[in-house]
Amino acid sequence: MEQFALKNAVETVRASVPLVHNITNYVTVNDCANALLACGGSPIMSDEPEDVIDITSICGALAINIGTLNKRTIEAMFLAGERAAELGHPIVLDPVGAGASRLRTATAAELLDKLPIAVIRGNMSEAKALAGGAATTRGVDVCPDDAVTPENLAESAAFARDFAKKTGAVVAITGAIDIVTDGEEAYAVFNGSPVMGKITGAGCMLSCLCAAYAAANPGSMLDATVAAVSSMGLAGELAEKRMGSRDGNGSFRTYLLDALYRMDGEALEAAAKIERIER
Ligand SMILES: Nc1ncnc2c1ncn2[C@@H]1O[C@H](COP(=O)(O)OP(=O)(O)OP(=O)(O)O)[C@@H](O)[C@H]1O
Ligand SMILES: Cc1ncsc1CCO
Repeated sequence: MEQFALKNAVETVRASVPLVHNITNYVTVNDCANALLACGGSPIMSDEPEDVIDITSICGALAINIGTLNKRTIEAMFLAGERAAELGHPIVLDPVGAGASRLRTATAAELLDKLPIAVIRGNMSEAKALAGGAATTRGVDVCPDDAVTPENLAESAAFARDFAKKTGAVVAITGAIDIVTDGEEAYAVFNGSPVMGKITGAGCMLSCLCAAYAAANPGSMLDATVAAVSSMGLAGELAEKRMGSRDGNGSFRTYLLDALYRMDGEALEAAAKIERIER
């Protein structure tokens, strides 16, 4: 990853203000909208089948999040996805809770099969469930046994590369260590804060950021995704540093948004902890 690409990616989002269509869950929808505004994008939420084709047509990217899927929103996901594909808009899939239920796993798999998904952003349990491995997802959170650690990083990256190759998507598997790969190149991103796991929606917000970065930086989905992932990680670090002795996850959530809003490309280049993972 060229260092200049990070600053450029951050600034391109602010300069182009990509409109992102979100079909997402009702738990973190407001955080997602605010995260998109904070990074310089513009959100629109729409999940009514009769509405989504028009809405996605005026956007630059589509973010599909299956966190609280239902039959109506599943129909909307496919309708919007087909239209986004016709228009060449990048589609980001957040397979929230894949592996936790049959409907989630099957829906995420069908979305991957039928739509040209550009970026898959999820935790390792969700990725394993989708790749056809053991379904160990603990609800919407990663199963501790699946977490990426320094010890299993090489093995985890090999899995992520295979998954990316199989799907044709850039895969971002997040957690304490994030892995981003297009099936060839793979990077580990070490930015982040454990407090991010103590709020709901850090992953959902990151998936929206991936969509904004992909829309604004269409030349390389890999670079765009690495930039989105590292900026979210750095925002988490800055938010944690700002926490006072009486602050908890409520303040952290606000500080995280503030840090995304204040994200500076040069500061990101200086603080990003990105390592190329050799085969
Ligand atoms: N223990 C941790 N240390 C550092 N960063 C973390 C940690 N856990 C999560 N993160 C960061 O939080 C963000 C979201 O990743 P995570 O894997 O928690 O998503 P998720 O499980 O899909 O979240 P959610 O379902 O709550 O939206 C990423 O930027 C990741 O780097
Ligand atoms: C808690 C929760 N349940 C369904 S979606 C969601 C938001 C985080 O993934």
